[in-house]
Amino acid sequence: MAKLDLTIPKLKLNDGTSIPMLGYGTGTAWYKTGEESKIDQAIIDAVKTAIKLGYTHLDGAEMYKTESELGTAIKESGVPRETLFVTTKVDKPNIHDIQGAIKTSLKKLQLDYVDLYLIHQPWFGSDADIQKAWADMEAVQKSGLAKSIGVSNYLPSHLTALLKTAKVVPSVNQIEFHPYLQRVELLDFHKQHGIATTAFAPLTAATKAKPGPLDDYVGRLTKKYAVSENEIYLRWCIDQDIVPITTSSKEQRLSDYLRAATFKLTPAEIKEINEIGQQKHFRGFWQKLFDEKDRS
Ligand SMILES: NC(=O)C1=CN([C@@H]2O[C@H](COP(=O)(O)OP(=O)(O)OC[C@H]3O[C@@H](n4cnc5c(N)ncnc54)[C@H](O)[C@@H]3O)[C@@H](O)[C@H]2O)C=CC1
Ligand SMILES: O=CCc1c[nH]c2ccccc12
Repeated sequence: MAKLDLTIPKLKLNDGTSIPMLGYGTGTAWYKTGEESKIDQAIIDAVKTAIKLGYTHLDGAEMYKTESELGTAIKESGVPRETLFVTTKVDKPNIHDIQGAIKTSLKKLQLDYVDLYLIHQPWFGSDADIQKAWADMEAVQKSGLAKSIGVSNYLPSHLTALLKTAKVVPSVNQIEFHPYLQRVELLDFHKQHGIATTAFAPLTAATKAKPGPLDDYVGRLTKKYAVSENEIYLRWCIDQDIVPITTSSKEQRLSDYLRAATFKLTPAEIKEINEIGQQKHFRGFWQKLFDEKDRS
């Protein structure tokens, strides 16, 4: 399949680095439930396909058990390391040994550094634990093993605790974000503190949360821009300076997603999606940790 001739925009982070504004995820579709040591060639092939198509931002996590496949795909892609933006994440089981965790991740990834290292979720202890873990992340950045450091799934309360003792403001908070989960209060907090938002599950309104109130309006936009609903939802993120992280095992779909770089929504269209989207609430991940009515 021919590579589309397009440029994925980049967003500047608060530490001066830049993140490509469309990520390819190695969780969800690829998440391994079995033995991590059993290498899955389908994952390697899928990541290589994504890189071949033009994806440079690759999202991993120790939790997904797919770091070895991600590393092999990067190596076999033949693409220079410095042209890629690689993220991985540390989770609760290793939260008290972040130095050890990143070294293990880097070994699996066959890399000397990651571009972005995240704490996967905040539900691992007290405010003091959140502050200690962040100090350990700062040490990782200082040692050069991660260019940028950030968090994932943090709420304003967790960020407030972290910032009380932080020397470095997180560059990124990776959160579930789509028109049916707009996180208004959290996004305001991010803006106030210069934290970039990356969005997982950006296609929820076109996939898991269908049918929904946006179907008709977004259907009309697909005709105007000659793209599919997926690309409208990816562009809706990009046009709000939010970095969507998607995935697929299908080459055609991955190629189609890249059309999100070929058009822009108007401010009125973004406003309309925001307003219609607020008619429905849907959370696809980490639900047990939120109150049913909590939209934060
Ligand atoms: N930090 C965190 O807690 C989390 C991070 N993530 C990251 O984000 C990445 C993307 O997350 P997703 O929820 O998968 O993102 P997403 O909302 O972009 O959904 C992608 C999925 O939608 C499917 N899809 C696309 N079009 C479809 C259609 N027309 N019909 C049916 N299915 C369709 C794709 O095949 C793929 O499986 C993950 O791989 C992971 O890297 C995901 C969840 C949690
Ligand atoms: O990063 C994603 C974490 C996550 C939370 N719930 C699920 C279910 C399936 C794959 C990944 C995840």
